[in-house]
Amino acid sequence: MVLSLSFALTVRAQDGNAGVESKTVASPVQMVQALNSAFGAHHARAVHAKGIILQGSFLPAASASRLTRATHLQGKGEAVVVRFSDFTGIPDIADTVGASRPRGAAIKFLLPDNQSTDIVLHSFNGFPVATTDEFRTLLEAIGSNGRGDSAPLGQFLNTHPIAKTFLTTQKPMSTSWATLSFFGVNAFKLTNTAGETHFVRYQLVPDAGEHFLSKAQVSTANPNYLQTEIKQRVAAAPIVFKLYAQVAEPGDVIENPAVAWPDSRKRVLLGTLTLSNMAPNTVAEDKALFFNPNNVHDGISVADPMLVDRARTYPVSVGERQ
Ligand code: HEM
Repeated sequence: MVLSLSFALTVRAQDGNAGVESKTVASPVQMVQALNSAFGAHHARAVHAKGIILQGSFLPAASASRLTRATHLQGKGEAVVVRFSDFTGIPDIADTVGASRPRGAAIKFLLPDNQSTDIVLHSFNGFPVATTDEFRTLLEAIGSNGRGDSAPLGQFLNTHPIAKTFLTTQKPMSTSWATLSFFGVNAFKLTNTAGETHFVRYQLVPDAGEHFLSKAQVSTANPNYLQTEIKQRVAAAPIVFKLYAQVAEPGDVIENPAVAWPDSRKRVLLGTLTLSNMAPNTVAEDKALFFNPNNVHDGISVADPMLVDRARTYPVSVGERQ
């Protein structure tokens, strides 16, 4: 199946906020500058620059309607575009270096009338910091470290143990983007047809299970092994993931992505994602493809203010790579 796609670059930064306000001091431009300070200005995605695009479909599960009336999570399903990525804004980062994790996965559900809705995840269950302003400070400290001044990063990590955990305890290198779980990290509020609401965080779990390379395998792996592997894998058989909503319980922190909710929280199956072929992966396609975690429709709204900041920052990066 080859889809002919035209990606509208419409910025929907205010969609789905439902009264959630951002008190962030840093502007979207300053956030992109901070990312550039950490990873260099490459006029690519300011982060998650190296990636690859696949196409497929999403089949909603009946259980999704218990949580949300969002149309893409009901009925017969939608075509999807998925971009897997490595961390950092370095477009040719080796898949084998530590900084290439967390890996990213971004899903665009293609809806009627040239509409879409997006989910953006990465492979760590949490974020290094609680707020966007703290993220800016961390990125600038990483930038200083790269220029030979390690003091700001040392000071930040000493006072932010969760950031230290994030930077030092990523999972091993997975054998594939298709053998890794991904986490949405920021909370959304879902509303069903009865008007009942739940706070959730998305999780994307591979049917193939999680599998990792040994240290010896990493030492001999090609710097682009993930790209080679995913092309071979999807040519042989569809790649399947399950999309879940992890449901918060009273008292769970909604506005702090640094704090993961316990694994004991209920997970509701939202549906099955099946990737059946590679997208064309032209330079033009990768430039135009724009995921916005705040691009949501009725039945889903933003609960964590970091999402408001993300939605305002991503378009700045999109502009810089055109
Ligand atoms: C304040 C917090 C954050 C900021 C400022 C930020 C910023 C950005 C920017 C500027 C981009 C590039 C967008 C583009 O050019 O298309 C991006 C992409 C991405 N971000 Fe974030 N981000 C934040 C939080 C997160 C979190 C919490 C996650 C994990 C769920 C995440 C996962 C990703 C992924 C996977 C991509 C790549 C999307 C793609 O493939 O196009 N980000 N981020």
